[in-house]
Amino acid sequence: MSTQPTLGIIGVGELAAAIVDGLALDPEREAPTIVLSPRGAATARALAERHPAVIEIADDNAEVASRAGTLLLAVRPDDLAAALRDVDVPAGTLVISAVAGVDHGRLREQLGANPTIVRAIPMPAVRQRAGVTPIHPPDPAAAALFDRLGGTLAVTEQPAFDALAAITGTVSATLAVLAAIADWAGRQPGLDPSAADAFLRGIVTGVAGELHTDEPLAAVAGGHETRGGLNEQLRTDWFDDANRAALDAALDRLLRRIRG
Ligand SMILES: NC(=O)C1=CN([C@@H]2O[C@H](COP(=O)(O)OP(=O)(O)OC[C@H]3O[C@@H](n4cnc5c(N)ncnc54)[C@H](OP(=O)(O)O)[C@@H]3O)[C@@H](O)[C@H]2O)C=CC1
Ligand SMILES: O=C(O)[C@@H]1CCC=N1
Repeated sequence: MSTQPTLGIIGVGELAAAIVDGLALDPEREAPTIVLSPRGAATARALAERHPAVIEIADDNAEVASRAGTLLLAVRPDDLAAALRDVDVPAGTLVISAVAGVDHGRLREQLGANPTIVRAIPMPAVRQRAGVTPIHPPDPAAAALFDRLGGTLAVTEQPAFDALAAITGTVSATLAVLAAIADWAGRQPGLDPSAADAFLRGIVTGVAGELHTDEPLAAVAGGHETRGGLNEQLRTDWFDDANRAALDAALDRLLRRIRG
């Protein structure tokens, strides 16, 4: 059995599963004991079957909190109050909240004066221990957990943390642009849609490898443009000032939602 603090998880869904897999499949470090809420029953059962040496499923959320040295909250925002009803978090517990858009004030109302509270934005790449996780405020124990899962970005100021949260809301729109390009190509005469789709995926996968550089993203983009060529034409024709302003405005609205 591990000597590390027990990790308790309330909210055993997509994100929690990625974190548990990332910790339990780490070939270099022993995983902590992980106590799961019984809710999200199918996911909890699947995790317990995959990682029987480290997972235990509690009878209720109160048991999770009472046994956890570190308590991860990963429910959807609207479920937080119900999830913490009848839950007493002991002094000395580190609570890490991945609940989007719920700030420290609201968390403190739910959790009382006892625990240390750190907000975090883990993304699914933690499953491969390849996701850098923003945390706020900086905390060494929370950083130690996320360092195992790909790294930590410790953020002192809440506005900066909120802006990072807004970035996490851009993933499906970014992928939807690719889907729209593939969809357009699939409607061109004589072109097999699946061949067009595979061709596009290959291009994007190749470009993704180039992101491991200190070069500004605008320079990486520029590196793919021949002066007067096709890429420059589409960027200036479609991603013009109006489109860019619409994106900025949508990001501003996302930030306002995050800030409540
Ligand atoms: N998925 C992601 O990539 C990211 C998610 N987040 C945030 O993490 C949180 C979880 O997201 P995600 O994993 O996608 O959501 P899911 O819907 O996959 O998981 C939420 C889980 O919470 C459980 N739950 C609901 N009510 C309770 C309760 N009263 N007690 C205990 N558990 C309960 C649900 O169980 P049941 O099925 O039984 O209702 C479900 O298993 C959200 O706040 C989200 O914004 C943040 C960053 C990234
Ligand atoms: O889309 C969402 O709301 C969640 C939060 C960040 C990533 N997924």
